[in-house]
Amino acid sequence: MERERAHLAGSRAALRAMRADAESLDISDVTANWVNAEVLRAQLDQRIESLADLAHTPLFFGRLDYEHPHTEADSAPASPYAHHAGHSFYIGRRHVHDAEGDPMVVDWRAPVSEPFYRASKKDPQDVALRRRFGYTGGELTAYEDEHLGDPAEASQASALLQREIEKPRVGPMRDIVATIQPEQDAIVRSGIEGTVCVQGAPGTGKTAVGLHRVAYLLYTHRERLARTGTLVIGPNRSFLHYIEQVLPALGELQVRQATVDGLVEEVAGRYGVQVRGRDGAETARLKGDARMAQVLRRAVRAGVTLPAEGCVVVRGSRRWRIPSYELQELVEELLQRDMRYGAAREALPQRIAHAVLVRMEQAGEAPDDRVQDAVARNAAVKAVVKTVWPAVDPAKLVLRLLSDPEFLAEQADGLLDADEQQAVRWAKPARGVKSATWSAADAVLVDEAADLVARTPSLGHVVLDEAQDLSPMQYRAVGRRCTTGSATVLGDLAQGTTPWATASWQEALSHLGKQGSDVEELTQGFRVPRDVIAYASRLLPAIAPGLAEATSIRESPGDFAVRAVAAEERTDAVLAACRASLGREGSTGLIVADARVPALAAALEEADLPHLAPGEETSAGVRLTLVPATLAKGLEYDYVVLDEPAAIVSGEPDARTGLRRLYVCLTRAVSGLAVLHTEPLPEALTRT
Ligand SMILES: Nc1ncnc2c1ncn2[C@@H]1O[C@H](COP(=O)(O)OP(=O)(O)OP(=O)(O)O)[C@@H](O)[C@H]1O
Repeated sequence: MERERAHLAGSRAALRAMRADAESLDISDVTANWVNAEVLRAQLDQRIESLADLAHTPLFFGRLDYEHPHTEADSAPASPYAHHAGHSFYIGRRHVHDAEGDPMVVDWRAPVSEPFYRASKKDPQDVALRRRFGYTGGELTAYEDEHLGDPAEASQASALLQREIEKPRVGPMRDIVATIQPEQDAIVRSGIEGTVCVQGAPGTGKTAVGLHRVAYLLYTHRERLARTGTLVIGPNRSFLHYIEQVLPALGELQVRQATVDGLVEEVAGRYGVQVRGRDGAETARLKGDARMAQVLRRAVRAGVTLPAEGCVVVRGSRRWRIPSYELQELVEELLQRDMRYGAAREALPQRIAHAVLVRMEQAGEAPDDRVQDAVARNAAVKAVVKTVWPAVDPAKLVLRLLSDPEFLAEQADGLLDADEQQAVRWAKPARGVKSATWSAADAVLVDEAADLVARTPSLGHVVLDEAQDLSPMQYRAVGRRCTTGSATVLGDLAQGTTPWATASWQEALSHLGKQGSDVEELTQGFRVPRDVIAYASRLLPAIAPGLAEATSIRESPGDFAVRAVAAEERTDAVLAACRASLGREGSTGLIVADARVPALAAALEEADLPHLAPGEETSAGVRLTLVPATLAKGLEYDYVVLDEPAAIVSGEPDARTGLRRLYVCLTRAVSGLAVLHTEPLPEALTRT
């Protein structure tokens, strides 16, 4: 222990020296101008920030002793003469080296760290000793050894791991670098080229795995991703708030986080669209149907006409005439090519100019590229393009589609029947983009139309969390943001709470444009106590037949109670249950049907129980959060008080969605769950 503490002290000193080095760098000599200087300064500041020694995050959490010498960048044994090769490595959140450049701590993402997560007695991967460290308030207080090369040593579950998993939860989500499990690590470290889809029951670590995968990819492909960018997509703002500190804690400050709605509204907003309206469930489902992509594809091209007349270009004393049939051929050829509408519109004048140039050459002239450009900009050519291939504004196009029955009927012919067309159309036709009542699903249509006109830039990697809830059109919107990159798709079919939630991952992947990607399954649950997950799983046959029940690797069975209370006592019973939970360590979430939020917020206030909204940070003073059922997804609390399951179910447009919402709410608890009800419980829950 003395030696390990000395190594910790030494590593801290080395980190301080690295920071001091970075701070003292004088960049005035190497930067030619102030723009370069600013860029370099910002990078340096970021490096200095990333080198901070945070007292409460241990610098290393594990150690590997190899049988043979290794280097940091390689998991295979190195030649004994390799520079910086060693037998023993400390694994931590970031790399730290001493004055000679020898590693004091290696990054958990380095190849040499991998066996810390993966090696086993069966497959020791050249590891003789794996040591896990335990900390209490920043102090190194314990360690645990496994001698992987010693077949006589009995395998036993790690007490430190168990302690980490059962630790009370306060505040936002934490990283899990010290305790990533082998099946999780396999996903975290899978290659950047491929898209991975993960189906996992509640609490199996999908979100955690997705975030650690981003950190891993950034480490392994830093330059490429710095150019192309990475993005994490979550279901709503409170969820993003809840996870926003995980990546910075892992040293990654540059990852963008957004919701699908946020992404498409940003694009639609450029065309003047502001989302203010809401669609009914059936309308939203139809607008999210993949057939809408075909309708839009037709609609974008609907304005293209075949020229009836030829085009005459006058240059100097000469006139060049391209006959209408030749123009028609050019237009038809462009229509057949798989080109963006806008790109084709830019290509058309060049094609016409080319036809003119051919004629000039035939007449003995020797025109060059500049002449072609000039002809392409000629007023006669521009006039042809304007009429045969008119500019398309995505928002105006969607507006017309949703307002003009005849236009919609033409574009949707054979795709949507008359009833469907009527459901899709706005009840009141809109006059203009600014005054129209756009819904979130409409904004997705505008995003699709915008992409048909001009290609959406693609990122290097996109993590899509709670992916089961997206409509086919939303999958397409995400897919076009990673056409040249890859994706990590995370979700649980049983937690799909939109009327259009996906029924199969293969289908979702095909809408994303990533068909045939691997689908992995995580079944080991880290959050929900055994009794609670067993209770919630009673709903599975009704909400997702065929999905396996999650296990729970928590040893404590958890506090679990279901109590019927009389109507007049219900609010008091809820308040009492909250007080009881607040008497314990950690956070409490009071989850209620959305419609019950105002009443309970008032009751909490009257009872002097201060509370937060979901995603807001708990503090020592306020550990109670009032959670509307529709925002519970992805979040967790030590203790959950669940008010009136029947109201949560009936708050949704259909029974299956209601039961799925309930399943989400029942699986938020880490240490205890109290269910209080006045109305009868949904039948699916009372079946044993
Ligand atoms: N290997 C691990 N070690 C310690 N804690 C873990 C591990 N994996 C997951 N956890 C913890 O378990 C909890 C649930 O993880 P997470 O939220 O990622 O699950 P999820 O599968 O996304 O759940 P949901 O489906 O409910 O959204 C989190 O507190 C997470 O930190």
